[in-house]
Amino acid sequence: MPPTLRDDPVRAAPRAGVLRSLRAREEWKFFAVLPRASRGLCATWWALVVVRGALPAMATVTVAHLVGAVEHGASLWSPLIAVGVVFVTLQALAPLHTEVSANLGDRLALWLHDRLLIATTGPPGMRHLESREMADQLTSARDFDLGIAGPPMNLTMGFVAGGLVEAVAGVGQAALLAAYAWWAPLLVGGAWAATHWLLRESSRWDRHTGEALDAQRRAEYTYRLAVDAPAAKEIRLFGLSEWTVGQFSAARRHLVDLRWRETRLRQRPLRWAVALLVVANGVTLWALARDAASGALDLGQTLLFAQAVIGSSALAFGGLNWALPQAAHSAATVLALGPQMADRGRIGSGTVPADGAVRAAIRFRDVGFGYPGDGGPVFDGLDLEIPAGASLAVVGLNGAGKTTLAKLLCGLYTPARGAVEIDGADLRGLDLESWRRRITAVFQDFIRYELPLRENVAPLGAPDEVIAAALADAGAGQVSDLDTVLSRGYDGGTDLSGGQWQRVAVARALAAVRQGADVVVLDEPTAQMDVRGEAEIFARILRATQGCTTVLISHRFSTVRHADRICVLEKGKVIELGTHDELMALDGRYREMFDLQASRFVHEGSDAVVE
Ligand SMILES: Nc1ncnc2c1ncn2[C@@H]1O[C@H](COP(=O)(O)OP(=O)(O)OP(=O)(O)O)[C@@H](O)[C@H]1O
Repeated sequence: MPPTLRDDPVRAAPRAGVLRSLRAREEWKFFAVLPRASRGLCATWWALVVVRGALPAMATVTVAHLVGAVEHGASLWSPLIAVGVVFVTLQALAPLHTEVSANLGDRLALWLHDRLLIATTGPPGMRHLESREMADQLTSARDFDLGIAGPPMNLTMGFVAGGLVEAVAGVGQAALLAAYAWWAPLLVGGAWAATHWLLRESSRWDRHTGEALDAQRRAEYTYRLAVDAPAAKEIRLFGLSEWTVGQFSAARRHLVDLRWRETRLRQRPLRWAVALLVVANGVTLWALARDAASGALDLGQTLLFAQAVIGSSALAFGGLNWALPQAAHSAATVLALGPQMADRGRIGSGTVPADGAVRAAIRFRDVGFGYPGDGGPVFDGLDLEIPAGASLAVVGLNGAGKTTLAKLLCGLYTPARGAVEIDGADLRGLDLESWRRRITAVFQDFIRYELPLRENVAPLGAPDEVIAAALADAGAGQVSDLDTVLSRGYDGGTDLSGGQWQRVAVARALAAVRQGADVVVLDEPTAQMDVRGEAEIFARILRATQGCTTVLISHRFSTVRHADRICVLEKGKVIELGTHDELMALDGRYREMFDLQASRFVHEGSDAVVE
């Protein structure tokens, strides 16, 4: 068998390199994902690109035939029918292509949204959502959706389609010129194609610089402040309406300015482009005129080639230069985000099932941990044991690391040093999913799901008896019926007070307990409740979580004192640990904080609260 190019490493290498760099291009990736959005629509879209691109050249040929038939006195029937068919098809396919493009753009946006949400919610950890770099990537990836820095995907697809049709049409028309002279398509087509390169700066706006992304995020943020109900109170109370509008306008204007500065046509390349086009078209049209005058070309041929010269202008610099890179960049960023976020949000997880835990104790053993950035360590050698089935209250000043401790226990971060151990086994070795079925929490910043009460209590579903019992345990049996959506934005929806919402969040944790969770983390579970409500709900929580290993984080010492043990966190370490009575007897930091709060309540006449 004779050797092929593939066998020749010297000649094959550059080709492989070209292919690799072609594949690395965002445009390539964009076209590669289109069929995944919709195979049928994608095939139709490409077919229309080719057919619509070929039609202008066919129109040129059919018109020239018609003129030739008139000139030579031949029958006009078939040339006329051909002209009619081509022109009608040309007109009819344009709106069809627009529809297909919009539809395909919508499907692609849906597909990209799915990938985006999988990328953000998929990783078991949460570091990927907290880093500045990832926030930039996310803003960049959401470009196709926001319409802040460019049109949405369903419009962009139309521009891309139009640009490709023009490119194919331009090539088709230039190709016709080959029948006149070999150099003509190269000269005319080349001159028009060169405008893409000469004027390339005008189409390139790197919208993904820190400056543009900041402006984009600020615009989106202030927009949300203006339109979302939760911010409405403060916006009005603090007289921030004008500030909000001003911030939004300034960010949008900044984006427009950035784009204008980057993409305005620059004089020198424009002059070069015009000069090149004048020379190329002038030379070709002059040659055509000369040959027509000498009789070397008849009228039909002259018309054919003159039209082809004009039609080649479809190759000119236009929408494709900005629309395709824009769409391609968004798609490529979304595609890249999956692995990047998976990497950042990775949590060391093993395969040992956590079923049956916790039997002996949870232990933080010499734990060192700090958040990304230059904030320094939150824990530096934290040692703490929580016996199974007991309750531990964690107290400390703001920023002492109480919530961080809860997050480590939930497996949302892994310690940089030491380990969180469950019955002596490193949490990293346990199967995280099964561990998270055993643990439940009420976070300080719990989520108010815009869902019916039923799903607010059991987002993944539970029998109604379980939900009703959990609501009753949390003292939230009366807040609304299970089918009512907890948002006024929906038909028949309602909203709850802060305290009622907190009871619903507690009910969510208690429903999980009823379904098998036996480690309960309560981070300020009563912060939004009145004093009476707090005492009452805490008694209920204790009852409902009997036998569970409970970590209670609270600044309210009236609540804290009922825990089996209390630990005081300071500067990332446990400085005191014991029962309420032991810590009071110790006369240390706990007693100081307790007395301070008690004196405040006594002073305010609410001494019953701290008994
Ligand atoms: N996501 C984060 N990224 C960076 N730093 C963080 C993050 N969350 C908390 N920190 C920092 O870690 C430290 C401990 O915070 P943590 O929320 O655990 O404190 P806390 O004791 O729960 O405070 P509070 O009583 O105010 O709720 C603080 O210095 C805080 O600024």
